[in-house]
Amino acid sequence: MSTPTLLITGATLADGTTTDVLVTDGTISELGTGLDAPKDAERIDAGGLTLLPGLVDLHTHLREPGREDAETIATGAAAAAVGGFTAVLAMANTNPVTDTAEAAERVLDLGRAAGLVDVQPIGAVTKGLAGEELAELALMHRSRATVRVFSDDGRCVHDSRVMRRALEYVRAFGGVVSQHAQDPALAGASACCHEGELSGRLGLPGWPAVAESSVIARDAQLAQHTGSRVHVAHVSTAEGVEVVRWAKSRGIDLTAEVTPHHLLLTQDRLATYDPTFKVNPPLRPSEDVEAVRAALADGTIDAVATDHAPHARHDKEHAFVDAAFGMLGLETAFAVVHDTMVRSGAMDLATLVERMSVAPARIAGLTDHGRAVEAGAPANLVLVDTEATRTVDATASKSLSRNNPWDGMSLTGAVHTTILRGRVTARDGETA
Ligand SMILES: NC(=O)N[C@@H](CC(=O)O)C(=O)O
Ligand SMILES: [Zn+2]
Ligand SMILES: [Zn+2]
Repeated sequence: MSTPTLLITGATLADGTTTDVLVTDGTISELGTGLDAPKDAERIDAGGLTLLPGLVDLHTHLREPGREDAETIATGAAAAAVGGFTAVLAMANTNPVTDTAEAAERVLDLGRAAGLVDVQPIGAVTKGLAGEELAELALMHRSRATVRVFSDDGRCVHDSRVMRRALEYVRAFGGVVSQHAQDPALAGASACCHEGELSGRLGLPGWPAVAESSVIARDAQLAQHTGSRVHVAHVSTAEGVEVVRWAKSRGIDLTAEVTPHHLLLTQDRLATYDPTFKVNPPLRPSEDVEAVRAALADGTIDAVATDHAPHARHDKEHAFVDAAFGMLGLETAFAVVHDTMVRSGAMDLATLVERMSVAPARIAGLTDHGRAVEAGAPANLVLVDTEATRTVDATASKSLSRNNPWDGMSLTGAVHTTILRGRVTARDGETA
């Protein structure tokens, strides 16, 4: 598909400077003021808008194959484009699981067919996510999908021997294991919230913070022992942050992500037993929210990842203990992080770019994304309006699911236009 020349005029960059940007054949060809473009070029007046590298999500559940009633790759890609993303990593816990080269290539191809965002498959660590036998890690890497990130997300790789072998395997080709850090023995079968004073009051079975931090500690030591690389998915506790900080201080090759919901929502939302707020790891007390915010600001946590987890109504609309875990996140991530972290003064916009684009692209090895806005870089970009305040309307979502914890919330910072290799993929909440 040939892409027309695109001229973006009067855009402000994250550092506050203003420039025009000319995009030719999907690549940024020139920056400067008063740039010219051919008559038939597409033009975007970016006055008052900020131009950033497109967002990259390390952790998205797209549900295809297997649960196309909750999300398809096409609908999830649309939600991603509307949310300002140019690349998403699709989790492996589909049905069938992405545990072979063929399955990974299928996800890649469905993403290309949708054409709204680069969909990069994550491979399972173990066959069928069963936690026992390693999946075809090297074959998935050598496939057309070039899988570099492996995860049994939804489940913890709890067997230390399996985790050790996985780390040894992926080291050979510069891969990384993304761990859903949660000791299943401490997170009982019916546990559904944070264990503490509130879970007692609500009469809900919970699991403790140490179920997270103890696995992070073990994996940090296994990463050190194997000389390999581990990534911690959805860090949610102060204890978890403490272990990540310790591991980094020792020079261990460990990275970590936090979700928008763990940055903004607390366990107090559970007071009404609304299953929209049931998520794994669970919403935590405000002390934990403070800890993950501080860790994201100071770089202890490297990245924001949505853990966008769509669920069909018939899986979510149950008594709290029986409902599925997970909440939507792609379309609201930028606004939530901008509002919570940048508007509050905890970090600047350039740091947001680092956490939502540069670091996730680096962790996943996506060299076409997370690049500085400069000549020669692929034109994977997003224009945002940092002043716009919008009220989230769950019914307007591109996702097939409606488990949206942000519905009705007013947030400042809006995605205006998303651009994938020079082509506009979304504009003002609609795909283009
Ligand atoms: N986050 C969730 O609550 N649920 C995820 C699995 C996961 O990320 O652990 C899902 O697949 O629904
Ligand atoms: Zn998980
Ligand atoms: Zn997940």
